[in-house]
Amino acid sequence: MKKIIIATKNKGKAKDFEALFGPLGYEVLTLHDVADDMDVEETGTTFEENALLKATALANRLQTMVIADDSGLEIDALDGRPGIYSARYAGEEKSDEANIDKVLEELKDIKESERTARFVCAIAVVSPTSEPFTVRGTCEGVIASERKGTNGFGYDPIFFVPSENKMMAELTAEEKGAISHRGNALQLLAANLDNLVGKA
Ligand SMILES: O=P(O)(O)OP(=O)(O)OP(=O)(O)OC[C@H]1O[C@@H](n2cnc3c(O)ncnc32)[C@H](O)[C@@H]1O
Ligand SMILES: [Mg+2]
Repeated sequence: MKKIIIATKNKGKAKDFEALFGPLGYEVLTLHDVADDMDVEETGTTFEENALLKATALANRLQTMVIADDSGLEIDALDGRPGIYSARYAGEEKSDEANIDKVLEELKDIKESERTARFVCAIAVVSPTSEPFTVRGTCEGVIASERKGTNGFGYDPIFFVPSENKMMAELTAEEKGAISHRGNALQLLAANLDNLVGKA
C-alpha cells in the first residue's frame, strides 16, 4: 500500500487525513508512527510558514517526502484571531475545551450576523528531491453560541457550516472532507499526488 507521512501529532487531524487519503489508496502515518520524539516549534507568522517548518524538519530527518498541515480558525469579529494561535489559544496545554470556552466568552455580546469565520488550512509538501511548496484551503462558517455535535476535533462543535445546515462536529469525517478547509487544500494536491509520492 502507498504510504503518506504527515508531520502531525494531532489525532483529530490525522483522522481527517485518513478519510481523505484512504479512498485514494494511501495509508496515513503520523509523527506518532515515525518520529514520536519530534516537536517542532511553530515560530512562523503565517500558516504556510509553520506548515513548511513542520514538514521540513521531518523530511530532513527521514530523507523522504512528507506533508504537514498548519491550520486554524479566523474569526472576523476578533480581527482574525485565534488564527495561527488556534491550537494554544487558551494556553500552552492546548485544550480544545478551553479554547472553545475562550472563543464563546469573547463572542458573547456579538450578534449572529457578525459571527462569521473561516477555517484555514495550509498544507506543505517537502521532499529531498523537489522544491517545497504549499497549498491553502478555506471553509466559511459562523460561530454558534453553544456546542453541538461530537465528531471531528478542535473548534468543530461551535463551527456552523451554512452549506450543510449543520455544525462541523455533526458531519462524518467523509462529509467534512468534502467541504472542509483540509479537503479543499487536498483537492489542490490530489491531481499530482501519485507523482509526488511515487508508486511505492
Ligand atoms: O501542529 P500539529 O502537530 O499538526 O497539531 P496542532 O493541533 O498543533 O495543529 P496546528 O498547529 O495546525 O493548530 C491547528 C488548530 O486549529 C484548530 N483546527 C484546525 N483545523 C481544524 C478543524 O478541521 N476542525 C476544528 N478545529 C481545527 C484546532 O484547534 C487545531 O489544534
Ligand atoms: Mg501545532
